Amino acid sequence: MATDSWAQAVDQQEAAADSIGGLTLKEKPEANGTAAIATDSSSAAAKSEVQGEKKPADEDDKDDKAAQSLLNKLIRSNLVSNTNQVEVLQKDPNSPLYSVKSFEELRLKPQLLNGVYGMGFNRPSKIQETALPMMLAEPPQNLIAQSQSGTGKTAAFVLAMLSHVEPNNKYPQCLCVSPTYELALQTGKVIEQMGKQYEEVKLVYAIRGNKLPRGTKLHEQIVIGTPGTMLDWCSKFKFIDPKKIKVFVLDEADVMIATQGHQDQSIRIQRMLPENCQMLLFSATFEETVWNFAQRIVPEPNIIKLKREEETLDTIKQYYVLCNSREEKFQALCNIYGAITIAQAMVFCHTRKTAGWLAGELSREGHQVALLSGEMQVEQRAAVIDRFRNGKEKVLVTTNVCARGIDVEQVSVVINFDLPVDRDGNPDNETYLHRIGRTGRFGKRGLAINMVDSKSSMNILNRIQDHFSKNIEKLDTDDLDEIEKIAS
Ligand SMILES: Nc1ncnc2c1ncn2[C@@H]1O[C@H](COP(=O)(O)OP(=O)(O)OP(=O)(O)O)[C@@H](O)[C@H]1O
Repeated sequence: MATDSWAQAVDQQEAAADSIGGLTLKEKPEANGTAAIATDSSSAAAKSEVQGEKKPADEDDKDDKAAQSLLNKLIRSNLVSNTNQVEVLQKDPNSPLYSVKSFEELRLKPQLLNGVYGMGFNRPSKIQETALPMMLAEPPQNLIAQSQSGTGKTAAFVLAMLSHVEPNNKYPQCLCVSPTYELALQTGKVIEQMGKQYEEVKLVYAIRGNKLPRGTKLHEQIVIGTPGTMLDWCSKFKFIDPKKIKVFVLDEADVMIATQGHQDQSIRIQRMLPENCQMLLFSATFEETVWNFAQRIVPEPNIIKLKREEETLDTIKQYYVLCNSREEKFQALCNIYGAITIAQAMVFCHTRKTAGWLAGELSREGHQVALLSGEMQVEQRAAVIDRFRNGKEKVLVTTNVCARGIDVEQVSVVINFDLPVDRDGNPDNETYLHRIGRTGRFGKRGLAINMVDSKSSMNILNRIQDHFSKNIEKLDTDDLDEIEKIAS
């Protein structure tokens, strides 16, 4: 089973939260604390290396300004004003946003129909139109569903949970498990927004740091959380009676059953649930062995699966920048910083150490950046992701802990400062797809820029390109005519 360094980072982050003092939350944690930027002396050494690589200032200025202005055009042309584009895509039968039905035809409860319209949704996306009838059928049916990143999977399973809850029963009836703390918070927010008109239905967060007194009996009907805490609430603390659970959702299901830690916890939760509990597994990617495993653990599932060539979104243009070292990658990132902050950007590093170094170097160059990685305390992480979501920070330097699910509408550029590889150094195609899927959300145009700094990373990129049969063009920030061509 594929387990990657991202998964280890997530498992460690699950463990890291024990150090959280007194975070007693019943509702969504409020954002507090400040964004952490690595300013330790160790990166001073890195700085001297960077200076050694620098070109003469006047040459830099010329390239920087020209590169930035052309890249500005490239990104602006990608930031098409979105409403009409979504409408166009929702009428295109080949688009993952296309649907023949309206929300009215999906037989949602009036409170939920109002919730959906309250969120500004006009029509269901393809995954919503296809999955909801299966999930709302009587008797409820199990589902393993794949749909491209940003196509509305979260809304699909949230509507299923809200539809199956019996509001008069004041105890947990739906469990939704997410692989990371940030994603659990984000999905909880979608449940709160979509269920706003459904006041009698309440939500509670089973996340590290939300320490409830022993003997607590939960009255909330929906529990959203991470697998370790959710398992504790079902078994060790018995805050939840698993026998009363009607719906069990695994979001980012492939990583939930492919990552040793998460797999053990998810399966142990599943084994405590009643036979007739509805199981819903969602992800943008399902590596073959994981797909087969999922079909073994979910009784008689309905299946919604993409062909390999459908997995990548045409709305996300993918490029690579050829560098010779980490310092040159840093310099290239500085050169295009102005352009990528027209909206917002996420920069992915392979390790927390590189992320800390890069965030420190960028901030030392006077660039405003936020840093989020697994070893930070959950309060800081909640504050960083909130500030980024509210546009207070334009660039988020992070690791794979933010590779999946994070939904920030204004992210127009994803930069792979390091390409995603598994622990054997092979391309991590699933993480690549999730990372670039942080842009191009629900029909928006997105830009993915991969930084290559050696023959081996060029080889990794070529294998990723071959895997998805999707061309990744060279973006030469020195060849201004070339950027002009892309921008036109
Ligand atoms: N029917 C709809 N109409 C308009 N916007 C929608 C609709 N459904 C979802 N969205 C919006 O699209 C964005 C992406 O949705 P969501 O996060 O559910 O996608 P996803 O498939 O879960 O993505 P990922 O694979 O990255 O987790 C969100 O901002 C959501 O509010």
